Amino acid sequence: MTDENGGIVVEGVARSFGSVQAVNDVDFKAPPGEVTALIGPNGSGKTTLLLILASLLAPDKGTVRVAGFDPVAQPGEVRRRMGWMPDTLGVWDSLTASEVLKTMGALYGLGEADRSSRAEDLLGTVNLTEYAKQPARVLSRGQQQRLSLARALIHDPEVLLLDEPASGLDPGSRVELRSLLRSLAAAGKTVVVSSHVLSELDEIADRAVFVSRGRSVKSQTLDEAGSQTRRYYVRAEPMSELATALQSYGVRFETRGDSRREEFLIQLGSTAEASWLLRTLVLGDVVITAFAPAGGALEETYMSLDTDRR
Ligand SMILES: Nc1ncnc2c1ncn2[C@@H]1O[C@H](COP(=O)(O)OP(=O)(O)OP(=O)(O)O)[C@@H](O)[C@H]1O
Repeated sequence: MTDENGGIVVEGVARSFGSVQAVNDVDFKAPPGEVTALIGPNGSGKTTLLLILASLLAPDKGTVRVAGFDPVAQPGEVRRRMGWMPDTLGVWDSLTASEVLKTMGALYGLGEADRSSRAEDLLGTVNLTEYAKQPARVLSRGQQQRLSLARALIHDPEVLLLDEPASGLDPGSRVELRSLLRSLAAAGKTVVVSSHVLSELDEIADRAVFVSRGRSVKSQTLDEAGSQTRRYYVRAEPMSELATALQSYGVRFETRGDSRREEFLIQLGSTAEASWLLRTLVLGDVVITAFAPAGGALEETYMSLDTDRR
């Protein structure tokens, strides 16, 4: 799926604000046709990096290519091909939701008929048709997030940069966001999503780039994340029988929880190993009441990395 001229390529990028080194040394690739997650704790440099990709901030050093163009030297080429959803929607006070989209369409050079039909379609896509004539400023936080997403899509960009797109969305809207992003990737778009809500990224992303203190510390595909060692929690009735069984199979465990809801945490190398253990326990007459991964695949990687907040 990689395309020499498409997607995003970032090499050795750094940017500081006075004495704060917001982005220190970041390398990553986001190929077309895939959703790439940018993951890191608060203050790790995700927004700064997205602003650089969106041509809104110049890096102090390093090279960046967005859809084959350099955001510093060719910002116009980048902006034509890139849709940007910031972490909060800045709205023009007097415009309705529909006018926000049409105005943005006009700024991107769409003709009047095109921008009206595109605005109407996109309001439908993000379930805001009934709010088309409402001033954008009165929309709820989640509705504004959806309008912001529609605004990023108005010119049918080939690259999408989304900063915390799920923040403020209710569970139903999150599911819809997930399926929209998957369908954009399936249509060949390059999608980059920043977030620290890891559970939803497992379902959205094809690959992840982990950032810590302004550095890209790891990059992995979801397949790689899913096949690594993973923690599972197990509960049984009584727990003492589970303990005896695990000891007899040589499986080490940690006890978690309290006497009301005690569970064992175990580490297994693969889903095949997890299936084997579950089957063996059940066939051995241990009454298993819960057996599940302790966290998502990306969360496992995140927890294993030396990432810290600032
Ligand atoms: N304009 C600025 N002036 C000074 N410092 C800044 C500026 N923008 C960002 N920073 C600092 O750079 C670091 C990275 O910030 P950034 O917003 O990129 O992090 P983030 O990963 O997006 O965080 P979050 O997950 O909390 O949104 C932080 O320490 C922040 O305080």
